[in-house]
Amino acid sequence: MEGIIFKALSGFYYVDDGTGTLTSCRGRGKLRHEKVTPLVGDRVEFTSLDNGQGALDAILPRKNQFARPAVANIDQLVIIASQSIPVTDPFLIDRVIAIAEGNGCESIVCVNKCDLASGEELVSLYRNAGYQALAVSAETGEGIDQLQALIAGKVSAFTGNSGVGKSSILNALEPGIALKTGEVSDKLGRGRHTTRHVELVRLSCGGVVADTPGFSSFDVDKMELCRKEELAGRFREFAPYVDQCQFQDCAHVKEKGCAVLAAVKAGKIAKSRHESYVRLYEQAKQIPDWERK
Ligand SMILES: Nc1nc2c(ncn2[C@@H]2O[C@H](COP(=O)(O)OP(=O)(O)OP(=O)(O)O)[C@@H](O)[C@H]2O)c(=O)[nH]1
Ligand SMILES: [Zn+2]
Repeated sequence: MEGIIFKALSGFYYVDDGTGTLTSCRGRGKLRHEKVTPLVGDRVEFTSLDNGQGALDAILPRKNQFARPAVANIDQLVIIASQSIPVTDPFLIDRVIAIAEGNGCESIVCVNKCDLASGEELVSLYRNAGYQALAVSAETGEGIDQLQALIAGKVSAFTGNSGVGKSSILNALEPGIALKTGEVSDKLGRGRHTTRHVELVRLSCGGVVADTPGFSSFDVDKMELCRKEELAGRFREFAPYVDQCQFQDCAHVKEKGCAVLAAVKAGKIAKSRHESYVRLYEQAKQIPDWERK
């Protein structure tokens, strides 16, 4: 049978076969031999045993893999932002998007607190850049059904700067969910596992979210980006222009004859997106190639 590992605890892997039933499985010796560590999110082949438990036979190829938290096969990052207490720096959004692009992950920009400040400007900025974006309010419930539709049938991880309302949104999506994870983290002992432990939670709207105890955000802060030459490829809306620059090795920062800069000037690429690109480019320049994996 095929399924997805929803959680891992003390050597047991809890596999969901798509019906919501979890089978607790042990990895077969073969897996240990091959030195593959099953991850939460892994698509696996398993066999049901007579005792109601199961055995993990194989791990299917991963589409992506993250280190903190250790999780595989995330379909999309839901980036929560806010235009009021706090106002999210667009650079933070753009950095997460660039990380997602490098990991075969979609990005959804979700501007919360639209009851306090309109999210429409950010929403259209990111839609124009080629991403799904929406404005919601965890407080009034506005837009929450739209968000539900976007996460249905997918495995999502939520991220966003502190105070934007990640827990509030998850609670609006699934009332009582914070309680559930609270129980789990209590059992594990708070503190000890808080950064490590991750599990998938199936929501009644049909979506699955990667959850860490207490809803700490999906931690992308320390994630590495890429070589500076690869960065432009992680800005989707740059694609029509990057090959049109006067010089083949154009960095698209301030070069003469740069088609990306021309597109920024013409209003085809948002100024803030290009500014983020330049900031990330400067950071990428600092890291020598031999330091990368
Ligand atoms: N007016 C308004 N307030 C909101 C909304 N969503 C969340 N808040 C408030 O914003 C504050 C922060 O919300 P949280 O859900 O704790 O934010 P978080 O992103 O999980 O915060 P961290 O745990 O620090 O990462 C709380 O006081 C919420 O009540 C909203 O849509 N509108
Ligand atoms: Zn250029």
